[in-house]
Amino acid sequence: MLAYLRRVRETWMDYPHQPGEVIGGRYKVVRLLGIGSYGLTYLCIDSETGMSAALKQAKPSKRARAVKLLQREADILQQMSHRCIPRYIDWIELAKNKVYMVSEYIEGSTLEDLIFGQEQRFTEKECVLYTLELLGRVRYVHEQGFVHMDIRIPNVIQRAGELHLIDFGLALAIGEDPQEVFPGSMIQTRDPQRRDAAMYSDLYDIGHFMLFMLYSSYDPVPGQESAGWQEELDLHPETRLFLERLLQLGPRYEDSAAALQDLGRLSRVLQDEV
Ligand SMILES: Nc1ncnc2c1ncn2[C@@H]1O[C@H](COP(=O)(O)OP(=O)(O)OP(=O)(O)O)[C@@H](O)[C@H]1O
Repeated sequence: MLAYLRRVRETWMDYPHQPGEVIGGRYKVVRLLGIGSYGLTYLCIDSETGMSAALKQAKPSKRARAVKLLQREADILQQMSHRCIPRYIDWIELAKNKVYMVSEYIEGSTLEDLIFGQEQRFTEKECVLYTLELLGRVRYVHEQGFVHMDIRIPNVIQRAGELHLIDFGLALAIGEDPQEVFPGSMIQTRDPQRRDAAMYSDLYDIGHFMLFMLYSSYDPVPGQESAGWQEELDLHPETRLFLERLLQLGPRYEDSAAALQDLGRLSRVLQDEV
């Protein structure tokens, strides 16, 4: 019963702001974009500039922990300056555990929308080109001394033909101990290949990003049992090798610069083929 009452109370506490509400005297809520484990994100209009903005609220029921995590995210985002990473805009503190981070809103379609919503099919060449673009963004993050730790198709948005990387909520400084930052349960459920705050963790995620794109044009043969990607996908041998290294099935890349170089070469090989 106590657990039930706690859940009911959390639902009240985390009741989202409604469209039309103005936060911090400036940001008018258009709609709720999503509710994550530690935050609620809204699309807002900045009444001073008329521009749209993404406003992330620390989840009230998660109290100081959510505030601390949002502060970390804001600190990291402030250190990024790249046209394909949301620009940090503002920090609003209305009460002790009532805080918000404002960042640039990236209007477009996530790769998840493109693959599963719009059912777009990507060729191997396109997949390699998209991954090359994404890896360029990720390399920038690594050069700033951070790993993103959450590269997934819902966190990559295509806007005006360019891929943008969002959601730095799990980002860490390279070499930082994730256990000191996040609750143990958040770390233990991750694949061991992506647990450390190291570039290979992001590269492992990019391997899965590539698989999602490659499977968009895979048609299963009726009646055939499902198998692993190595059997199901008909790939250029170099694409296969590259994926194996990302997914740590072959010698893993320790540094994203080396992966970027190999992927650049692979894309040229594929372009020359036809
Ligand atoms: N800067 C942004 N521009 C556009 N959309 C954004 C931006 N930031 C977040 N979103 C969208 O808002 C929604 C919620 O994002 P958020 O990162 O808060 O939580 P989540 O990814 O759903 O949860 P979690 O990170 O806990 O798994 C997502 O659909 C995401 O695409």
